[in-house]
Amino acid sequence: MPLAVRIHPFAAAVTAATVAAVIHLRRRRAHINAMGSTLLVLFAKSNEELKLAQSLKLKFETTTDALKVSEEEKEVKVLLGSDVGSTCQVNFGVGLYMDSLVATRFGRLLLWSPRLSSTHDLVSKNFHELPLGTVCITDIQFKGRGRSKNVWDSPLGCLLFSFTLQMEDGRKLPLLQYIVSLAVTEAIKQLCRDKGLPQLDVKIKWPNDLYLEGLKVGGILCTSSYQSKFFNVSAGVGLNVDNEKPTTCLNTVLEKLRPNSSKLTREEILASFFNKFEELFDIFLNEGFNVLEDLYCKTWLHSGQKVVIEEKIDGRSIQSEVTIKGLTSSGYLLATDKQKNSYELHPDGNSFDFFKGLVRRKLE
Ligand SMILES: O=C(O)CCCC[C@@H]1SC[C@@H]2NC(=O)N[C@@H]21
Repeated sequence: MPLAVRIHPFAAAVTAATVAAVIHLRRRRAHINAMGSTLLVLFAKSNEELKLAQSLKLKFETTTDALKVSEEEKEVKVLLGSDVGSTCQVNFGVGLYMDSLVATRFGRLLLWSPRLSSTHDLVSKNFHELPLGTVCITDIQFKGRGRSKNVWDSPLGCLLFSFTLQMEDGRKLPLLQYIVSLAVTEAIKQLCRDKGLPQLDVKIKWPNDLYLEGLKVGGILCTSSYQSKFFNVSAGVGLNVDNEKPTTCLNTVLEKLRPNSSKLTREEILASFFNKFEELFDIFLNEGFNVLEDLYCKTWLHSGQKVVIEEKIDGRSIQSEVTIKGLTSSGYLLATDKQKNSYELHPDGNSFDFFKGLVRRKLE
């Protein structure tokens, strides 16, 4: 039976105006997309950082090629958050994000775009232009990058961001991805506590995947280049917050644990991430990974996991079983066999699944 709905005349007027505005916006956005234009909006936490944002905008506007973008992003429009008018809608609650951010070095200058090829490409190509700790976030990526040149599916509802940092000690660099992973899992836990929500037990699958209830919900990508005694690092995170496809997402699991509870937002997770990351990164730099290893091993999926290693000895294939115990100082898997010999396990690079085709090196 059809439902009769009575609309208040004022509501009807508002609805008509809203519909017209939405149609106008959609047409305009469709026009922008058809022309291949890209919009980048700069936001800052403090007045000091706002000045940096203003000078960045000026530089990008006045110097040819100051902003390096992918081929697909030929026409780039850079705006300050305060310049955004009614023709463009920022689909990210910058106010909520900035209010929740207490980190003093990371995430305070934010570049938002409705659609980018890859936030990772944007920050790594412009590493030297962007103040350290700048974050780039987008709603959708059309050329998202995963590790080993994989494509990273980046639909709406995912938290997709990359940020910059510098490191001096090359021995610590391979371990940085673990700090980023841990900052994501700890940030989600903290947020669930703060909001009185059930705990989401997001786990780390070594080396850089995030799993929830046995399904992949995210991944970490860290790339670096070396210049003048520093490693310039671009760190990227993809996390499925709100889109049930292709696996599951944080909010679907929350809904299952407690129906009708409030949800996690990208804004809160991003701020909580930087708050945690700054804390963990400082511990990592000042005291080393050892101090965090316990927490890392409690958060990953592998303690006590048995792995079969296949080796060719004299042309014959020999299988042996080892047990994962933790990480070695260089960030690879530490394992022991039944005779209590210790090994470092390395991926052989041929398989998408890191746990297939592991190669072992005996440790003294
Ligand atoms: O392969 C992996 O598991 C890592 C995936 C990392 C994806 C994120 S999404 C935001 C940032 N931009 C990219 O293009 N990649 C990273």
